[in-house]
Amino acid sequence: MIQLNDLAISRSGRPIISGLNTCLEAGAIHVVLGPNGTGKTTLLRALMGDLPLAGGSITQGQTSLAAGTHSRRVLDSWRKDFAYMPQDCSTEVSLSVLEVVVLGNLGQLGLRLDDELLERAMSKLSQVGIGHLAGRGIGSLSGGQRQMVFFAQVLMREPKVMLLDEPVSALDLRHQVALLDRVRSETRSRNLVTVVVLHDLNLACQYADNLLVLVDGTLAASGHPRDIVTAELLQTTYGVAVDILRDRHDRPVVQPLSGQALEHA
Ligand SMILES: Nc1ncnc2c1ncn2[C@@H]1O[C@H](COP(=O)(O)OP(=O)(O)OP(=O)(O)O)[C@@H](O)[C@H]1O
Repeated sequence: MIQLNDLAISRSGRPIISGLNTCLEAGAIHVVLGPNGTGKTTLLRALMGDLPLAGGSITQGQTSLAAGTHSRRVLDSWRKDFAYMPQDCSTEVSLSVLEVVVLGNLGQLGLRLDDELLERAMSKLSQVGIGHLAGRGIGSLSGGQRQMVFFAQVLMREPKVMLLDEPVSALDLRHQVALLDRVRSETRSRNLVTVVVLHDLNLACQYADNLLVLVDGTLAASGHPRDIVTAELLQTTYGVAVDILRDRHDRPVVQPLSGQALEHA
């Protein structure tokens, strides 16, 4: 479990996130939703210990991050448990796909690579359905293929906390479902704290155990999609009129009403 207490984060002296209080339970998928520029990536990077806190704290087990406490030793130990998949998976490095996945094990890599490590990396690629790409240069792949490679790298870390920033933005429907199904099974079977940023409201409603709706760096709503997703919430959040239907599990299905995007303030 990760506890956020009155979390505040600033960038270049400007407050981006403020007064954020929530609890991220293990074994559950927490989906962060919200308009562009509202602080979703900032939140993930702060969870990772990658940005200094302006106020409040983040607590995991016996360890807390707070403003001014980012010593190298605390951060190194904090990050051991985390795997982070960035929003932008573009890369210029001249590495093969297999090498990129092996790097997920960075921190435990010795001077020599052994067969067990390479087999594990191959198996992660196969689990994501891209074993056939292992020998290709990462730079030669399509955007969607690269996204799957970086997801395999996350699996390779075998983290306790999985942070995924728009992990399906470049994927077709089959691969979106396959990746998010895998996120769900890993989260359940390994009791991970999983935080996923998504823009697709229907995937968010389908996969979230807990939705965090972030607007201007504050929590506008949180809870199970079934309980919190209303036409009013989405209209206030996005300035778009929507209809809400229900799927067979009573989860919300969001239908935007075209021609009804409202002027943003
Ligand atoms: N290095 C930086 N310096 C100053 N401001 C920054 C910096 N990085 C991000 N910001 C600002 O912080 C705010 C939040 O950015 P963030 O990337 O967290 O948004 P987001 O919700 O992930 O957006 P998107 O949905 O577009 O990816 C934005 O207004 C952005 O311009």
